[in-house]
Amino acid sequence: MTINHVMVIGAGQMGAGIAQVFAQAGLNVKMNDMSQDALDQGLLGIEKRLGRAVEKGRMTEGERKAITELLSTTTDLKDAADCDLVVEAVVESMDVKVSVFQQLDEIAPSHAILATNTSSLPITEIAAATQRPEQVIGMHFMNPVPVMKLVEIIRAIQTSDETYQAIEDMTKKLEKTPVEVEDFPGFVSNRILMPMINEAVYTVHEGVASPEDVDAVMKLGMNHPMGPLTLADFIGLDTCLYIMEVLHEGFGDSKYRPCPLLRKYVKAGWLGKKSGRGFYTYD
Ligand SMILES: CC(=O)CC(=O)SCCNC(=O)CCNC(=O)[C@H](O)C(C)(C)COP(=O)(O)OP(=O)(O)OC[C@H]1O[C@@H](n2cnc3c(N)ncnc32)[C@H](O)[C@@H]1OP(=O)(O)O
Ligand SMILES: NC(=O)C1=CN([C@@H]2O[C@H](COP(=O)(O)OP(=O)(O)OC[C@H]3O[C@@H](n4cnc5c(N)ncnc54)[C@H](OP(=O)(O)O)[C@@H]3O)[C@@H](O)[C@H]2O)C=CC1
Repeated sequence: MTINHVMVIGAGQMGAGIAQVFAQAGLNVKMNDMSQDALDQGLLGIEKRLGRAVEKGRMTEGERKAITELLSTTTDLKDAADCDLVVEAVVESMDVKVSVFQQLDEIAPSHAILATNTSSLPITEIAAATQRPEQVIGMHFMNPVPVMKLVEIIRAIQTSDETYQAIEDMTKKLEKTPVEVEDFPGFVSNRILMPMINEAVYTVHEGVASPEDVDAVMKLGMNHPMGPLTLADFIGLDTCLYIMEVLHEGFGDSKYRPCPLLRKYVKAGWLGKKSGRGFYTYD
């Protein structure tokens, strides 16, 4: 199947990065969000990153201009009516995602693939909310999207081979590496990563070490590029908590219980880098 027109829903840190890599691969991309402000911020971030790429000599001014021309923004979901592929990257909530997919199912052309960038929720349940479950799939990008090479591809139990193949081909076109995984809570990436982050929060909660020292141990001792608490702030503490809740509920195993300190920070609105405060403070 030919994919030329793409819509990315949600212009947060993931959505804007996803829109950027599709445009860089030569596709027409509409970025959708309920908030014009989020769209403006998302577009500004893309323009800054492309500008830096030109400064560093990784891209010509002509290429930057061509990429920018492929990108547009809209607050109207009905603009998905001419899209071949929609990638949803809204908040990590089943209710919100199901509502978006049900609307898209009415709007998008019958051949269109509906993909979700969910980091943990069951793709099978999202697919079942539509009349085209065989064309629903998980396309899980990593943060920061323009830099990270992996896309985890998750089939719902209903996903057709044709849909899987189209998304695997598209991932390669984006110059990323696809890895196919089964539809289980947190897939592979967050089933392994998030309990480590949650355990790092417990070590702070129990007074074993400060956030700085926990991060120093994992950076200097294990060669992680970021310590787990810096990474948690980078991902978003709300997203980390949602994922832990999906693991806890999905497996019914107490080893996945979210740390009370993580809950407290999210309740305080300390969501990490995006809100200016998490385990660290940001300008
Ligand atoms: C939660 C989920 O569902 C799944 C997930 O995504 S989990 C999160 C997965 N991601 C990670 O684990 C990231 C871990 N951290 C890293 O790999 C690195 O710290 C990093 C790539 C983010 C930054 O690398 P660094 O070497 O420390 O910093 P820096 O030298 O400033 O950046 C390296 C490159 O990344 C780019 N970069 C850094 N942050 C960026 C961002 N937020 N967006 C886009 N590009 C970014 C920089 O522009 C730079 O590129 P150039 O050299 O080409 O200009
Ligand atoms: N953060 C990460 O590292 C990663 C996150 N993910 C997943 O990507 C998704 C998005 O995460 P992230 O980008 O971090 O989140 P953000 O909070 O940065 O962005 C989410 C965006 O979606 C918007 N939004 C919410 N509901 C709707 C809706 N119904 N229609 C259109 N837009 C909507 C939000 O608007 P508003 O702010 O106005 O509510 C916000 O702009 C989640 O499913 C997350 O699990 C996947 C990989 C990594």
